[in-house]
Amino acid sequence: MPNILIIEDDAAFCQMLQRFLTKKGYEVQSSFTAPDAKEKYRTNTFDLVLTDLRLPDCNGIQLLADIKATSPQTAVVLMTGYAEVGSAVEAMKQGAADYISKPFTPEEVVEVIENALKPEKSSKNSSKNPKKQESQKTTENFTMINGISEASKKTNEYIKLVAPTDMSVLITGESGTGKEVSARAIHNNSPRKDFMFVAVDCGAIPKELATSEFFGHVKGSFTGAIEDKVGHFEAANGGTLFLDEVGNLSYENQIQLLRALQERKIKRVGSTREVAVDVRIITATNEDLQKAVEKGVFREDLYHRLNEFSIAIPSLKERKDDILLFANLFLDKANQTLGKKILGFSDEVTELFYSYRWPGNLRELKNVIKRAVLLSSGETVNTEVLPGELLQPQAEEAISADEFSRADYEKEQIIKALKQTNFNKSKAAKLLRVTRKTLYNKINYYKLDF
Ligand SMILES: Nc1ncnc2c1ncn2[C@@H]1O[C@H](COP(=O)(O)OP(=O)(O)OP(=O)(O)O)[C@@H](O)[C@H]1O
Repeated sequence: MPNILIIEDDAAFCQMLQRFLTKKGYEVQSSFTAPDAKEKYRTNTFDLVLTDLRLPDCNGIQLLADIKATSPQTAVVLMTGYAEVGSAVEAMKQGAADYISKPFTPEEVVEVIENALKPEKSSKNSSKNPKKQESQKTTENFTMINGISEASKKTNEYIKLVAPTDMSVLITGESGTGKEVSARAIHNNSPRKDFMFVAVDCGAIPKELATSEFFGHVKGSFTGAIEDKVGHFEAANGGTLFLDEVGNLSYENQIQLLRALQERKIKRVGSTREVAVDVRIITATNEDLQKAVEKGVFREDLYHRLNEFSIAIPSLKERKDDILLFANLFLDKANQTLGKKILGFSDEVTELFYSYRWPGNLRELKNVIKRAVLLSSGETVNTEVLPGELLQPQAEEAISADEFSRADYEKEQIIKALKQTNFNKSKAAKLLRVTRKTLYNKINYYKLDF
């Protein structure tokens, strides 16, 4: 599990946070002073440092610079008071992964930590230090919403259909489309929901450690096995094992995985005792596994074993009707996490959201909105706080018919919401998850005569 250093001079709060994060499975150390913290991060490598911005003996920004100079791969998250947003923005420019405003809920801090630990946020998963790579993903507290586009409706239908069965599911889709979220939805809607959902990033498992990661080991079975370890299969017993980036498993690991799935039994490394495991497997990939099978790098028998049912998650540009719905969800979340009260998006921003290609899909949308909320000082998100790539002219979309159907759909939804709320525009705006101002603008734009 990732290891975290908390630097916080409020000892009681620090200990509470340490206890909570330890319970969540992180390895946590804490320091109440900057000198003690420096000693710790100079002698240990931390995946993440969660530090108070205002420490009595040191300024958080200076500390951030020192941590980054000592260990550039460590993600730094700052805890701030409401009045310190300016410094937090400065800190993010200086390389902080994120910041969180106090007071915050346990779920919020876990979400910020998980986001900061994602590989694209930090370079900790670089091949320079494979031993430090972590394969087990932590449980994200997520609010899943169902998209309203036709493509999302179809996906949700598949999720609902397959969830109660015990079928292995292969989820495909571009990075950031919501494959893991969908896997969790399948688990949460299955009879296994009261057991564990264990998410494993197969891309992060060093080949030589994979057997022990999947099946566990007994103390002393190899150098470094200093205590007994429960593997992912045993941890997920009764529940669901989610294997992300399954195409990255070595051929040898594929054989071991197939055997475990066929025999429904595993042995810990160094043990002769067989343990029966009852695990449902959900896998995800953003590469073409069938091609990998054709090339001979992915076993065909395993592929069929994992692909009893497949679900293709559409990219965000294939479900433009969902953009505003998700944008508003992420806006609410960012407001909560950052202690802000941004009401919505300017019309120009909304237009850019529709025209942009979103190569990073929902994850990119979420990050763009969080950053925009952090940088916004007014009531709405304006174009100035959007990253440059959104402001670049986009290549013409091949199918402009899509735009027409979106406009038609949006108009229809507005009329429906207004009728449903007896033409009360505030209520209708709420129902549509847009601000009143946006609703008025849309009514004018579509020349709706209400
Ligand atoms: N239906 C949804 N409701 C709410 N949030 C969502 C939904 N789908 C995806 N997200 C959010 O989008 C982000 C990306 O989702 P997720 O990690 O599931 O994508 P992924 O396809 O597994 O990505 P990768 O291929 O990079 O592992 C997450 O922050 C997640 O919370």
